[in-house]
Amino acid sequence: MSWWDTDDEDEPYDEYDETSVRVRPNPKGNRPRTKMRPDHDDAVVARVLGVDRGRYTVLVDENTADEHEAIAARASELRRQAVVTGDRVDLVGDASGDEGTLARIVRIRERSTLLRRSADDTDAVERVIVANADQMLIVVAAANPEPRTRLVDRYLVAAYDAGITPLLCVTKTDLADPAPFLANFAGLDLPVFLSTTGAGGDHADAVDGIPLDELFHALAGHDTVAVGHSGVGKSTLVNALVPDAHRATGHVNEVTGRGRHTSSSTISLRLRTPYGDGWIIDTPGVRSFGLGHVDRANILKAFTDLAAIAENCPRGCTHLPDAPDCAIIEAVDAGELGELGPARLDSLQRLLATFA
Ligand SMILES: Nc1nc2c(ncn2[C@@H]2O[C@H](COP(=O)(O)OP(=O)(O)OP(=O)(O)O)[C@@H](O)[C@H]2O)c(=O)[nH]1
Ligand SMILES: [Zn+2]
Repeated sequence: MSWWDTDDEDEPYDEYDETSVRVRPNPKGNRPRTKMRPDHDDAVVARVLGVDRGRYTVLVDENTADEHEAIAARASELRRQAVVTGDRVDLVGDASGDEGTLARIVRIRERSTLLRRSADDTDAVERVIVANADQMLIVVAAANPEPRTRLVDRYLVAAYDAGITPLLCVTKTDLADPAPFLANFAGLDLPVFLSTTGAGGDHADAVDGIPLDELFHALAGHDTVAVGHSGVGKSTLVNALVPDAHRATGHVNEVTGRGRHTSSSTISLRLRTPYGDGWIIDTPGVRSFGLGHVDRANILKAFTDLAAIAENCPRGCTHLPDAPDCAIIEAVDAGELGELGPARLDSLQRLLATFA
């Protein structure tokens, strides 16, 4: 089942740089060590910036005078284990980054978070998109394409499930008032940024309406994965945040005559802000975001106040509108959660129902 109500065809996974293998969220399992295996005590740590056809662009000696990029391959001892953008890995071999050199990734370091998706909601086989992101910037347009609550709900569920803090950026606010759409999220602790480049689109002189300072504040010191449907203006936004990113935008270049070429691979970009550095991990327009792997308990956990109340729910309570004796519903009805209580409960129920 596809969750899009548009006629987008389902794209096969191999169009993306995600590694299509089953990955269990078992960080300990990332470090196989047997007596047969060399210890690689000489390994250096690197950050995976991007993946392209089995070659990994990695950043070595991060934040030192020697910081440089290198190209690496995955060592056979990692077998089919997925190495993804954002991973911290141990490298051996020539990590100098000199022309023609190739280092070897021998270990994946323990991941703090893992953003995953499955082919569809009934498929438990999951694919890893990004490792170690602590924030998710959900980009949605106020219009063209029309914003969809269900779509944002699904991003939220994926973020909450992974333990990643979501932020929402609404673009193209010159085309429509985003308020009615945003009302759907009033019950969430979701920072919202409103952005417009005006009708001028992605021209460099049209960034006045992009709330760069607010975004810099929110993004400094974080590894933020940016997600959004193709055409929402995510590349325009990323290019404004990271001026040397050169993410391909949907704007046809009149000089070269080259047509629309959309960003096609997940890549980490270093963000420099007056408030400190950070990382933006830009993902290609992900069309399907199955939630077959999601654990409902993780969704409830994201609503700390409601999760505490749920301790008093009957065993196996779904917390959905028809749940008998649900402690959360009763607390909200009794006004215990204040004015925003009903909106909060509604958001929780909508997210739980997303993959019920
Ligand atoms: N009116 C208006 N148009 C915008 C705005 N931001 C971006 N656009 C236009 O929307 C189109 C899509 O922008 P992109 O930045 O390429 O969108 P994207 O989300 O990266 O899409 P893909 O490249 O397909 O992944 C371009 O023609 C932009 O010029 C905005 O704030 N207002
Ligand atoms: Zn309940």
